[in-house]
Amino acid sequence: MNNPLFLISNVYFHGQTPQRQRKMVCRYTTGGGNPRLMYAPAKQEQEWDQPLILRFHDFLTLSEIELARAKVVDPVTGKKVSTKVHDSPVVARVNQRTADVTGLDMETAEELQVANYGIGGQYEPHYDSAFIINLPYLCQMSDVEVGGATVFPSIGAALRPKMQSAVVWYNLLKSGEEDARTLHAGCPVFLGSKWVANKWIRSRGQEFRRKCSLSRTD
Ligand SMILES: O=C(O)CCC(=O)C(=O)O
Ligand SMILES: [Fe+2]
Repeated sequence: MNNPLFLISNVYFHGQTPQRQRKMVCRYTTGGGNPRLMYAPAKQEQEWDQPLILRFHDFLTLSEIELARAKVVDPVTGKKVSTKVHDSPVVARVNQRTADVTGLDMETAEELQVANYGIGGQYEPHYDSAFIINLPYLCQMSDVEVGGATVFPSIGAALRPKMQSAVVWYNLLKSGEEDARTLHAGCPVFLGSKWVANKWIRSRGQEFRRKCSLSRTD
């Protein structure tokens, strides 16, 4: 399972079958009437149904991406580093947009974290819920020519990097238990460079926004 070639051959090329793809829906959403989204609704695409995985298109503007990427280049060595970015108007805007499209509270969330993967760069299969965090947020900040998909080996989903889009899923069920279907990994980049910004949102603080239940599937 940890062998990247397994992920590539079994998941990357077979992520979404045409039958399954047909059932997925795209919509404009105002997040249930959020005033900030009334005139510019979010472009939401359903990538997977169970568990629900959503992609928001055009989530980041090109200038936001440029600024966030510039922040992770070490000014001394010129080398790219994975880093937390905070206290800037860009980050504040991205945080607000995250709150708007997810309907969740950002008070207890982790800071936005920007990462860059070069050729061969990958992330082994893992769960993010070890950190009691219930919603990883991947803002894709580049297109990758070949490779670099975020894959979910247990369910067979493969999400290809798409510039400016953000992908969202819950790691925890409404019961608070880990959702075993959300095991995920970043496939190796073969050609190009992959930039992502992650935001992990904690379940603490969402008590009135995502109510708990005993369901084993939600
Ligand atoms: O980059 C990816 O595709 C996955 C990254 C990830 O899962 C993480 O940083 O927790
Ligand atoms: Fe992760």
